[in-house]
Formats: sequence, C-alpha cells, structure tokens
Amino acid sequence: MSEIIKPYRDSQLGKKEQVTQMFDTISTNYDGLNRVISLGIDVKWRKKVVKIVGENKPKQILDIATGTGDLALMMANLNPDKIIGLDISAGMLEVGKQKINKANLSKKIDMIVGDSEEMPFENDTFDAITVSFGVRNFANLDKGIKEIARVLKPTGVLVILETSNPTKFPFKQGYKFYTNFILPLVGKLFSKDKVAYTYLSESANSFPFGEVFNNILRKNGFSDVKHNPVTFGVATIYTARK
Ligand SMILES: C[S@@+](CC[C@H](N)C(=O)[O-])C[C@H]1O[C@@H](n2cnc3c(N)ncnc32)[C@H](O)[C@@H]1O
Repeated sequence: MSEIIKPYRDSQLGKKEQVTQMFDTISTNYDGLNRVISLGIDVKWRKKVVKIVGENKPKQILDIATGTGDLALMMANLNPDKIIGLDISAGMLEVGKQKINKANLSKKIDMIVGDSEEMPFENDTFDAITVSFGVRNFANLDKGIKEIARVLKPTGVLVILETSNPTKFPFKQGYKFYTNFILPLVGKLFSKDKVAYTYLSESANSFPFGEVFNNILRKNGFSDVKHNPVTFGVATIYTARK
C-alpha cells in the first residue's frame, strides 16, 4: 500500500478532514487556477467524459467530488432527469451552486454535502456516476470505490477522470518538472493556501494509474474496466460497469 499523501504535514487531522479544510480554503479561486494549471486542457477531457456518459442515455446521474460543479454543469446538456453533485467541501459546493443558479439549472442539478465513502443513497440508484479529479483525494480509496458500486444500477456506467503520469520521454520528464516545480510555485503565488498545490502535485505523482487502478476497480466490484490515457498520459479516463 502506498504512503497516504495529506495536505498539511504538521496537522494531526486525518486525510479526510485535511482535504475538506484545504478545498474549503481554495474554493473561491479554484476554478481560475484550475484553468491556468491545466492550460485549459481539462475542458477537453471533461467533454470526452460527457460524451461517454451521454452514450448511456442516463436519467439519474451522480457526480461525486463535484467540487465547483464544472462536470455536473456540462452534463446538463445530456438532459437527464436529475444530476446530483456530491462533495465533502461545503465551500466548493457553494461556488458551484452560484454557477448553477446563474445557468438557471437549479431544478436540474442538486448539490449536496456528502462523503463518497458513505453516501446517502439507496442501492442501485444511478444510471451513470462520474468522478473527475476526485478519487486521488479519497481517504480510503477501496471504501469509496465499493460505495460507488453499491449506488450504481446494474446497467449503469462509472466514468472516472484522474491525473496520471506520462511514461515516455520527453513527456515523463516534462510532466515531472511541471508538477514538481511549476505547479507548487503557481500555488504559492496565487492560491489562498500555500501548500495546497504542493499536495495536489504530490498526490498526482503518487496516485496508482492505468492497469494498477483498473485492478483497484475490479477488486471493489467493477468489471468491463477500460482506461484511455489522454494528452500523452497526463490524465486517464476510466470506464467500468458493475
Ligand atoms: C480536485 S477537486 C475536483 C473537483 C471537480 N470534480 C473538478 O473536476 O474540478 C477534488 C474534490 O474532491 C472532493 N472530495 C475529496 N474527498 C472527498 C470525499 N471523500 N467525498 C466527496 N468529495 C470529496 C474535494 O472536496 C474537492 O472538491
């Protein structure tokens, strides 16, 4: 089992509490910094996720670790009956709710505070579940994935977008430099939480990706697991069924 990466080295709090505190703190400038540090490419990746979800014509969608709701908002174009965005950080959800109200989508998208590892839903509730840049922040990854399997319908689809590490020269070296030096520097200069972007890059560097993550999905209740690296492997889109 790999080392558990937490945001604050000096804090006695567990990962879950630290992650909640960190995202609450950075919530108001999360969107702006997100676009900058991903050079805007995250929008392209999210579109791919929406396309896969759309192929399944879902009526009930759950976006876990929805944050400020970017993916939930994009999935409204699929015209499902309901989208629920769930997140552990009330601060991130507050920013998301403002965007949803502005887009006049508050009847279509509900934003609720909740923990991916213990969700307030019946078994077999959702036709599609998405998680973008959320799973590497879970305190207990196995528990979170099992819980997703529980609330997904037997016919449903899980789509996960998460950072991964390019394995080929020169992208591997370029990405390491970017995440080890540029990302923490941008965070130190512009974020309200000086260590947040160091945590985000450390957690990205240590997250199990590709076939290793596929096996974590299989072990916790999923089959038909596929993964598709995007932009030289900087991120990966995983799809799976129960
Ligand atoms: C990097 S942000 C991603 C937000 C959004 N999905 C996006 O793509 O921009 C990670 C989010 O995961 C949330 N999170 C972390 N652990 C969680 C948990 N156990 N349950 C629900 N949300 C969680 C954080 O609060 C944060 O909003």
